[in-house]
Amino acid sequence: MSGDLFAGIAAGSRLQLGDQAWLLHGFALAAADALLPALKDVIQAAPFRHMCTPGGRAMSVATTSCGTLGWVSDRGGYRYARHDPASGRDWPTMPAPMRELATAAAAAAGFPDFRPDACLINRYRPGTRLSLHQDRDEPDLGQPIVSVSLGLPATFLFGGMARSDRAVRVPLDHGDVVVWGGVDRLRFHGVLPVAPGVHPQLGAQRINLTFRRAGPAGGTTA
Ligand SMILES: O=C(O)CCC(=O)C(=O)O
Ligand SMILES: [Fe+2]
Repeated sequence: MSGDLFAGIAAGSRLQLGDQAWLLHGFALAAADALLPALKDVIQAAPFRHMCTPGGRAMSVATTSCGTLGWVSDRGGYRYARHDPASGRDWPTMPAPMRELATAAAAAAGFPDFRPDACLINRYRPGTRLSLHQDRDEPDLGQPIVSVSLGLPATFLFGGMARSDRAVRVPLDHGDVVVWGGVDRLRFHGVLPVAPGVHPQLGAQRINLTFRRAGPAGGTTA
């Protein structure tokens, strides 16, 4: 694949990004009325913060989590933790509208058994980017990643199994969902700097939700 993918695809359409990777255009729009208030409650209970990379630098993406496990980064590395290090308390429960959206999107992309126990919430202000990386901190790589875009648009980079592989540019709008799993689970991916703008519902930011199965394979917690 080469160049920019066609941006004008209709809501409800889907674009195959790999053998087991899909862009589900507008898939989250129908759930947005339930999703946004639920997300607001989560962010109130566990506010965004700029975590420190293992190298000691503050991340430009602000993060928080909900679910049984939350993603954390500090001098000790990247991992999932049961407690929010900022408060010492459990992460907020994953609200049903969020969990249901994630399982429905996974099923639509060919992963009917997805049971997310963690949702990493990223906030991108204009200018913020996320460099190419693999999501590989999850023990059960048989479960997909479900990524929901809200707010300002962005360009998602979807690469190959090696960092140096060519990445396709995928334009993402409010309500778009990307799902990757199976043979595509370890594809490198990232986000180009978010362009300045103001989204009618979310203001000058892009919020991305990535739903993951972060506990051990075959576990039952949700
Ligand atoms: O913001 C996105 O679209 C991707 C986020 C991501 O890759 C991550 O949080 O690991
Ligand atoms: Fe990622």
